[in-house]
Amino acid sequence: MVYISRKEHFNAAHRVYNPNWSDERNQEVFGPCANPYYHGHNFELIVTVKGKPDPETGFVVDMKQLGDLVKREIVDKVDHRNLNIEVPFLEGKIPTCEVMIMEFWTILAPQVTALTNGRSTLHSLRLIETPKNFVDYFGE
Ligand SMILES: Nc1nc2c(c(=O)[nH]1)N=C([C@H](O)[C@H](O)COP(=O)(O)OP(=O)(O)OP(=O)(O)O)CN2
Repeated sequence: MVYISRKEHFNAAHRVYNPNWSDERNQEVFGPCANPYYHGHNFELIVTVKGKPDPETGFVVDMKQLGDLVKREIVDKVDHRNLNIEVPFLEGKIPTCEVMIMEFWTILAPQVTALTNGRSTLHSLRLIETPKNFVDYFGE
């Protein structure tokens, strides 16, 4: 089994807060991330696909096609957006890295399988929010 990865990039704004809580409680739990005027990040998304290379192409998945898929399905929908307001698949959710990466998985996993005609599958996602903070998700 070979694991190959593609990295894509997007900028987005968000506010991490629970609308059911008071401002004081949000400030206590989320600190500056709950700033009512939002804040932004330069996110990086690393998509890892696993499979056996196709004997006719030597590809687990065409990285260019994988990049195009991630751009079309994720980046185009979140880049330069307000994640609390403008992204339908995050509506009503707190846009933490954990919540975002799980939504990304739901969108990407079936499409990666389709892209490779079932030869390869999505193995993991890594979402990097700041130079210090990142999350991994393996779909379970
Ligand atoms: N479990 C989570 N914790 C936090 C998340 C998150 O998505 N999941 N998000 C944030 C903030 O949105 C953002 O990441 C800022 O984090 P913070 O650690 O404060 O910023 P830095 O990485 O720049 O670290 P400094 O300590 O400020 O240098 C917070 N928590």
